[in-house]
Amino acid sequence: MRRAESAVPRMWAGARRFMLTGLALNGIAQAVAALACAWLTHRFFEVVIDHRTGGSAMAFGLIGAMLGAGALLAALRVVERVQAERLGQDYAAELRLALYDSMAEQSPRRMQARSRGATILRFVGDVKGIRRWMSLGLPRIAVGALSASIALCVLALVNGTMAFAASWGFVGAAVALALLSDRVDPAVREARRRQARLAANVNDKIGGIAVVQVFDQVARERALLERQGAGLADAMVAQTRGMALLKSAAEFSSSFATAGVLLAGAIEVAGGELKASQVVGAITAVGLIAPTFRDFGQALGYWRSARVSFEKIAAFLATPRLATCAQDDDGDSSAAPLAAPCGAVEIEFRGVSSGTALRAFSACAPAGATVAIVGPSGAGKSTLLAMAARLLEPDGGEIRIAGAPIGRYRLSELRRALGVVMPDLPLLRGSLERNLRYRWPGAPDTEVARVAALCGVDELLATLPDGAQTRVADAGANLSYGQRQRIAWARALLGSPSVLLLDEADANLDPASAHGLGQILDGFTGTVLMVTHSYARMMQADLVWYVEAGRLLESGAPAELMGRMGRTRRLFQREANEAG
Ligand SMILES: Nc1ncnc2c1ncn2[C@@H]1O[C@H](COP(=O)(O)OP(=O)(O)OP(=O)(O)O)[C@@H](O)[C@H]1O
Repeated sequence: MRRAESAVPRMWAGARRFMLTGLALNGIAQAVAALACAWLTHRFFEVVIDHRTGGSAMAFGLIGAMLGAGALLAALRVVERVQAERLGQDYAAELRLALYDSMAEQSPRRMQARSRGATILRFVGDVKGIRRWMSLGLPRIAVGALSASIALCVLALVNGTMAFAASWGFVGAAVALALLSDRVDPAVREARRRQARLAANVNDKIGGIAVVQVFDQVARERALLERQGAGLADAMVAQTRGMALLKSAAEFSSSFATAGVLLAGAIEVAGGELKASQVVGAITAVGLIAPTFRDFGQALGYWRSARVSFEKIAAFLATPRLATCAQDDDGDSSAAPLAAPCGAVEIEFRGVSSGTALRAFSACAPAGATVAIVGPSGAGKSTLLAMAARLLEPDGGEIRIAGAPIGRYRLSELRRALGVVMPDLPLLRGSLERNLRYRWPGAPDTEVARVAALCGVDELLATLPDGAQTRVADAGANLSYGQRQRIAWARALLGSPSVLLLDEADANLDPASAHGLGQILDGFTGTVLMVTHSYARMMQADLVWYVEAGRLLESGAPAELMGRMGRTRRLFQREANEAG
């Protein structure tokens, strides 16, 4: 049961509609200010040319008014920039949340299959590309088109020939941009592809620099980075060339608008149709509008880049997600609430399949039982646990908890009932206390102290100068493996979950800690599914499932399975002999 993927958030929704209206009003105001400038220039020339009495006072007044209109235009452009940035940032924030929501609902295995560098690129590079289009590209086009249209309309009222000449310049620019813009696409895509490769490589090396060092591959990896860097540089230059071409085409074509107005104006003045002052006014208006139009080229470049980002983000959001809320085919929306803390529930797998990792796996863990899942590497043991934790959806079959299909529980309710320790669940950055309380931030101090004492974390805290406030690095890298494991245990046990899912949970523990873990399991009243390679841990269980090639091949009490010459006994023969 998978939740339908969600689409890219709508651009013009909620507050952004008002922001765009604000920008449109700004565009109108800019056109009015530009026209005011033009009219004042025209009047100034009239006054100066006519040498009227009192003309100099009026000329100074007009100059003051021109400066005022110019300042207003400049102020409107500042406001436009701020409005536009707000618009872009608002959408970028929504995009990031949509990406996060999608990631949080995807199966971790699907996420692991992706390059982490490419995922970071979605969050950073693609969101930035779209924000740039929203805040620098689109508003420029909207405001520019609006103010240019209004200015041209007014110009047409003054003189049709000049307006016609100016329009040709702008139309020419639009046609040139439309013809050129398709040529930019391949360059943008290539640059993006190379960026993703480089990001994936760098991310891989950040996590695995020790591997590079240990196996003495520093020079080889450096050469690879150099090759990727050179490829990216070529691709970025090609992309910039395309963008610059768009910008120059817009500049070149729009300068024709000014030239056209000048030419048409000169003809009209010569024919006695217009005064020179009117032509000067028209030139001023076109001169004030032309820069906006010149920006169209750059804006179009932003759009081409954003379009690729939209495609990448849409593909990410289209990844199938795990269901987050309960629903089934009958429309029944929920099973009975899961057992209260410390309660025990039955967990049953009915013919569960997952690719080749699990094949029609059926077994039942009775409420309160501790089940040891054993078998050779790659048998499907971890896959089984991942399914019980709903980190993976089965391809077929059904998992039932407390008698109800797992899908009928709300995911949050199910996760509250589960305590999970798996190698894939590292500690997170932040304080040690944050990690301890991660599953229940508001847990009472007594509960935190209980699990800390139970898992030996209190001894660890006593040795750290900053105690619970000690900073934990990415994945707990500044702590020993055993220390991390103990904190992971305490994190899982906080709030006494009904079910414990443990994947090699005693890996990296010293003998004393491993013994402590045995005591924790003995005192735990809920149901436990634990993947283990430890003979002692297996012998502590109530029930053993022997899994091989995705199938349950043996099941029974540990003593019973070790008492006959089956697969479980063969797997643990040596340890059993050593244990006597
Ligand atoms: N993250 C993953 N993405 C895709 N396939 C995976 C992933 N993890 C495991 N598999 C595949 O699933 C199959 C079962 O792996 P699983 O991890 O469940 O085995 P396991 O019994 O837990 O092995 P081990 O004891 O070595 O941990 C393997 O063939 C493996 O290739």
